[in-house]
Amino acid sequence: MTLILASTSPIRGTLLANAGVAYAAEAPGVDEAALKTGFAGDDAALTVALGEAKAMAVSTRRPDALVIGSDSLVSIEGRRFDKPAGRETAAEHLRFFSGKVMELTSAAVLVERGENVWSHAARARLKVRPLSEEFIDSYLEADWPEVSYCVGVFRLEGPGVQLFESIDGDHFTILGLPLLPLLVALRQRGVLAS
Ligand SMILES: Nc1nc2c(ncn2[C@@H]2O[C@H](COP(=O)(O)OP(=O)(O)OP(=O)(O)O)[C@@H](O)[C@H]2O)c(=O)[nH]1
Repeated sequence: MTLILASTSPIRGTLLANAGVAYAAEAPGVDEAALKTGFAGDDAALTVALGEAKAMAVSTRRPDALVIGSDSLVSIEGRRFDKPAGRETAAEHLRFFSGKVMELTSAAVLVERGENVWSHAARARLKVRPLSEEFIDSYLEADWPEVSYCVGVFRLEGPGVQLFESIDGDHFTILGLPLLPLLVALRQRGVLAS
């Protein structure tokens, strides 16, 4: 069975490829805004719903395939953050994040022939250190626009690691895909060797 990743996220594809998982990527083409107003206070349910919507959109076009959908979001003190619209918005996000605990939730969903057959959401907590204006400027000078596609305005595998005092949670979940539970599901479905 063909495995499709319904995502435009570069890092999600890299994680699958590095894990040795054969897949094809396809943009989901889903209007996420309508869904993002729901699931107040339940980031796991929202990320699963968004991942499912992305996978469903591709599964409709590709009923022959097993489709992975995924989504990540950041919350701080109940306020949700999307990817920054521009560099100034990114700076505003970083000023707000400074000194606070960021909760990053990522979900993965498997859809087959238009049916959600598996889903998993995981949360990580990242303690952001106090960020000086000088740091915010130099950080964005170095890593913008690379972080423009990243919720939380960071690439943990890049300079983004400098934002944090401590991290509690799964590395892959933070990058955007709960990879280990997904690999279990793919083995259980015979897509990967056990
Ligand atoms: N490289 C990198 N990307 C991150 C990190 N943290 C979050 N992200 C990315 O932030 C993005 C969150 O936005 P989403 O809406 O879930 O996904 P997207 O990038 O819009 O892609 P779609 O799946 O097509 O919607 C994802 O691409 C995540 O991989 C990180 O530490 N490193």
